[in-house]
Amino acid sequence: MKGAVCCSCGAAALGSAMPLPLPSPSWFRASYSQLRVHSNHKQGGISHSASSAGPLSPSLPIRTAAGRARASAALPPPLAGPRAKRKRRKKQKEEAAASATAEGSEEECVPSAEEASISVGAVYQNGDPLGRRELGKCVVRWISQGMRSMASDFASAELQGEFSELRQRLGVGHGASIGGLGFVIRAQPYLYAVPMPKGLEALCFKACTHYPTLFDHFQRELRDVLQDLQRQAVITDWRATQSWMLLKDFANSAQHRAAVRKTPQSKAVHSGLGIELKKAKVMLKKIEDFVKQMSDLLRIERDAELEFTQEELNAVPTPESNSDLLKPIEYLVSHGQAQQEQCDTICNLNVISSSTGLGGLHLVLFKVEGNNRLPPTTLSPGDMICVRTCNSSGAGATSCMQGFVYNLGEDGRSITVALESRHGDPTFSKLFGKSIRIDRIQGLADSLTYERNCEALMLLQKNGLQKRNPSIAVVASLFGDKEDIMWLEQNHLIEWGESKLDGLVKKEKFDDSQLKAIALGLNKKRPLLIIQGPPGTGKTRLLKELITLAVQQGERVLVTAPTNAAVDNLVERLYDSWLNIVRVGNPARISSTVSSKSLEEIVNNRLSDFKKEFERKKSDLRKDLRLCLKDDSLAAGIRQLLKQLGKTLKKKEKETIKEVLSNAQVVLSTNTGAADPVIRRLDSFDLVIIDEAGQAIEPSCWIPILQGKRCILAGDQCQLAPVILSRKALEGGLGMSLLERASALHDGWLTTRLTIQYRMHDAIASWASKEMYEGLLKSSPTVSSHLLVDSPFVKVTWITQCPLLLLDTRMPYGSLYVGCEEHLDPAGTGSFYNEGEADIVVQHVFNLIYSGVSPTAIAVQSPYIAQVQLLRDRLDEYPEASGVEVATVDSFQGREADAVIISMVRSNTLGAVGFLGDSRRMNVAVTRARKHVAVVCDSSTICHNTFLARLLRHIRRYGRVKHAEPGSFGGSGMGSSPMLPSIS
Ligand SMILES: Nc1ncnc2c1ncn2[C@@H]1O[C@H](COP(=O)(O)OP(=O)(O)OP(=O)(O)O)[C@@H](O)[C@H]1O
Repeated sequence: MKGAVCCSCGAAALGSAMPLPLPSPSWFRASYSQLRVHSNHKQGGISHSASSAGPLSPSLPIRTAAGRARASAALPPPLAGPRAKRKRRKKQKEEAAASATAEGSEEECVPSAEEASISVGAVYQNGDPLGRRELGKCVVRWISQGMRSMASDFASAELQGEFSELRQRLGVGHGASIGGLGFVIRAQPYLYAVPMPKGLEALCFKACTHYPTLFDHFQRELRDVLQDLQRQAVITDWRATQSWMLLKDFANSAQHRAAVRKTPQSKAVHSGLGIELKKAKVMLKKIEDFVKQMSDLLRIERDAELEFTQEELNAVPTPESNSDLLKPIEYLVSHGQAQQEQCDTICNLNVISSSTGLGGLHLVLFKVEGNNRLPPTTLSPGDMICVRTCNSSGAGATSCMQGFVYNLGEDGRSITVALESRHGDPTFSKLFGKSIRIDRIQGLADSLTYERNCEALMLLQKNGLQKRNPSIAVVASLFGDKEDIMWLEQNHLIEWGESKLDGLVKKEKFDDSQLKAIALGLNKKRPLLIIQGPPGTGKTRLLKELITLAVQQGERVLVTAPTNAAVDNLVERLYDSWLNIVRVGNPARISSTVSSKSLEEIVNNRLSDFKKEFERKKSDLRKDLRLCLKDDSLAAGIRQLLKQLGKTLKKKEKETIKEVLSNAQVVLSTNTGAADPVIRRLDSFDLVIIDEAGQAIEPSCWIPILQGKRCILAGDQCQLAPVILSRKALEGGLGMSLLERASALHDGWLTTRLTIQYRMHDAIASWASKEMYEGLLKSSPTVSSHLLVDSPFVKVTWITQCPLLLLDTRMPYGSLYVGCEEHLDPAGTGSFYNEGEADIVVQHVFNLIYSGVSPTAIAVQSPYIAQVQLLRDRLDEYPEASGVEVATVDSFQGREADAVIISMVRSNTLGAVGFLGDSRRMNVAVTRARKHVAVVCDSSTICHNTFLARLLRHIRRYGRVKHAEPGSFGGSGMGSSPMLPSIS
């Protein structure tokens, strides 16, 4: 056993193969409801005398008189006699010292140079608890404190006669079956309540998901807490307490052993499909190998994310400690302190209120101290942020609580944030009465996604070939060989053929390849279909038809995609259909155009009368409460009623959510969103459809797949790939999507291809066809020669007749126009921007608008987020340009526009093009355009990449080239006096 000391039950000596993922907010929710808010937590957060430092004192929070009586009835008489007194005094001294150390340690645990240099990736995790050697003393102390607090709460629950809850607190039941996950989830709020040692946040994040480590600490702390109670004569024999016995039972349970096992154990092979046992064993082995490989890669990727997050947290500047006097609050908040502008940091916030949004989102309203306004900030809804307590100048920040911006108040003084923690949790309670800072962190490691991916893999391994798994045939198709799937067909267990479409589809609306895909997709006995389609070949349009027809044939459909933008795109397409659709997901990340289909809005509308009545009753009761404060028993009764009222609302909300989702014919969410318990709790779906599947890592696809009987994956492996941070994980295969892997299986048996594109002028499509699709992408005659000028109200100019345009920031004789150099984003995001290019883009937008092109038909894209931000700011200055969409290439995948302008940004003497050189990204960027693409770039830099050089050559050959100087078409005055370029 490594590092940590094993306690008497010996359970922690067992090992674990897999670190456990962080908990989801929803699972937190479940655990939070188990947590007890002690009376001393009401303000200013959890008391560390009860939580992190000292043992439970005799004034243990026993809330009810009955509970107190029960507890005292079990108490032995206090220790008597001089020896006993001496012993007690000695113990008290020790406790005081320990308490002081622990309290002081919050601030004082300074990592040694050696500790500070521990790399997250180097921390090897197996079934042994991680100890000082791996984590260093500060992180170990941090875990001990968190587990001490949990153990105290655990023991306290027993004393209060709430033993039935102890089982849940240990994670026995839900979640426990998948490797102690329940326990890890329940431990998180306690851990996060303790400030993480500065500079070691990534290590803390890593350690706090490792079940053997947490369990080991927990049992030692519980033993100490119980022994203290025994010393204080609150209990007679700590070993005989129900808490300790339950812990021992738990440590001996199969689920604990499974969670701390060093290598995955081969399970008994069941062949739910009736396949020969020998064959099923081979399949199971493949699944196990796959799960092992993917889990390792996910862990490597997670480590890379954590290290990146750590770097970002370290990079967020904090004011010098002696600068407090120079920077009073008013200065910090109202004068846009440089670091606030640069780093998207807002300091000096106070918690005003908290509420629970639908689906358990924990919304917290922060307001700037005093009468100040928020500083200028680029924070916007949906941005991931880190919330920390700090002093008035923003220094001394504590451990990071993850969340995202929900909205910015219209008063300019407030910001609402959705946190993974909620009121009543030790973590959350820490925020009250403190000065808070919020930092936007680009690469904040998304624990929820990691956890859900890991969980999906575990479920795949555990249930994949079990009869009760609705998707067993999908699993067999993907892990069996061709012989297996043919055997399944011969035995009429599955069918690979097409369904008859007679009378179902208007055949003139679709081409042959599309009709074939629809016919295959409607075959209820076909477990899996991959629809591969290059840009504009009608995948999304076809999916709309497929979803409608599947519902028509009585199927319930779960539709997912890797990104919120892609899901919303599908919701938009289904918006006007007769289908009963519900979009599940984080409201702050759902586009406002489709929010009326979101679960939150649907449920809120249904409950509006109920909520009005609820508010009325609540305010009446509050009034009554104020009137009878002196009458304790009456006040207690009213409080009880208030509590009951709150419970009724929660229950009603739960019931309504269930009803809405059970009645929905189509449920839509992101891949990871499909792990939300509100979806999980539903009966399995008949069909799962994953759009943009080429952009998703395979583990994330297993989240929805395991919830349906059959599955359709649609996408294009030549468009955007999953984003992977770690080179090692990428090389290991995490970047290969399921779509790509499955397309190559069984000689392409699972796949059907779409071949005709209906979006682009042929000059645009032919580049993509040649570069990406081996010349196989054909253009429909209906679009092959369409131009901007063919649209109503568009004037005849050379631009509106030009499908491809290069706006080059290099002069004809080779030098760069002034102001067209690239710049690194000073906010430390690693992104680039180019002001000269931004000017040229704005000019070109106006050229198009004054040519009669509608702003809503224009999309501006850049691969760089800093440039997108700059372009948005520039275009926001012109009301005429409102409606022009400005987006990163990644977020525009799946969309289209008549005219597309791409700002390439990079301009340097080294010829560095960064991820512009990613052919898949450039394929997406160019193929969003229907009639016109303008590429704004420094040709000299871009041409260093051969792929991009061929793109420029193609434009020169089939389009036009202009040397574009920033401001040459009228600059800021263009709104009033457009200089339309003449036809040349
Ligand atoms: N059979 C068809 N006849 C006419 N228009 C079609 C047909 N199929 C698709 N389209 C049109 O082609 C355009 C592209 O379709 P869609 O967006 O569904 O393609 P996609 O394959 O999803 O593209 P991408 O992969 O680039 O997101 C849409 O405007 C759509 O209406």
